[in-house]
Amino acid sequence: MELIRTGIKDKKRIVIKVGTSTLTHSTGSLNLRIMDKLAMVLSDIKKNDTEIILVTSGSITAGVSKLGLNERPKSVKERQAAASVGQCELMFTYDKLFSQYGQMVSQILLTRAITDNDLYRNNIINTFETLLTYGVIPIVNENDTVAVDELVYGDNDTLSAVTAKLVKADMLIILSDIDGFYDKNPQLNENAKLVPVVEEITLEIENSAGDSQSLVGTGGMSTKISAAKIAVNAGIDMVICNGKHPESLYDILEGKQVGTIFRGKKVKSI
Ligand SMILES: Nc1ncnc2c1ncn2[C@@H]1O[C@H](COP(=O)(O)OP(=O)(O)O)[C@@H](O)[C@H]1O
Ligand SMILES: N[C@@H](CCC(=O)OP(=O)(O)O)C(=O)O
Repeated sequence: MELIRTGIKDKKRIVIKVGTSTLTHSTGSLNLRIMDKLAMVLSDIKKNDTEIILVTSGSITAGVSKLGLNERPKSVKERQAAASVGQCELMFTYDKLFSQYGQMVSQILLTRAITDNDLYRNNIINTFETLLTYGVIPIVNENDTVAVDELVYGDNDTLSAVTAKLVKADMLIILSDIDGFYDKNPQLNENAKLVPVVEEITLEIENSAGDSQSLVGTGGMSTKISAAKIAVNAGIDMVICNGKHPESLYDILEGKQVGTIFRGKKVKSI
């Protein structure tokens, strides 16, 4: 993989985003089998001289399940309360699973207010760099408990692209409940075809990206295309693939065709 960060040749740096529909059963409980496999694969890739940052969704759904609520909260305060409980459950589970593979993790909760502010943004970048130097896998989510209105990203696809840009990642990989981007929503159109490579994000592509069909997904494909625009404009390749098979991350890093790749624009190094 060609490093695009300026300066001396560093390790490869990958941001991986995993959505709620991948991390949870239809019951809302965390899918421990997938999380364990993800922890193993990411820990193993990390040991092969690659820096990893994980952006995770799932806190709201995990909180709803743990609180025994019978539906996703409608009010902001109830959603924030569920996120607060669920984030704790999510990080406890990640910490336990990654520890099995000798991998330390940390938590970084972001809001748009933080990443839009120069001072806070630089502070966050320094924290990421320090954690990566320590050999930690930072685990990022939106700070749903406090992020409201204009402070909120609202979807982790966008947050993961902003994170990849902040840390000058070489690649952003989005793990979802679908094999990639299709020319139309495959869950609504049986003749939809997977698009393996996107060299340019056209209006036609944006119009083909529809909403989520799952009860827990937030952004659908439209937020993934928005994320792809942020990533490719920063010179970062972005891949969308199915999170059911975390081991496909090995194939992606070996340059094999998996899911859909959105090619990063060549960014002139300064
Ligand atoms: N053109 C498209 N190609 C693939 N999936 C699409 C498309 N348009 C809409 N979708 C929907 O987007 C969903 C993935 O987004 P989402 O449900 O938010 O998952 P996640 O929780 O991983 O973010 C797919 O399951 C599919 O139903
Ligand atoms: N911050 C929210 C994630 C919102 C979100 O983007 O979810 P998803 O569409 O499943 O990636 C949570 O942890 O539930």
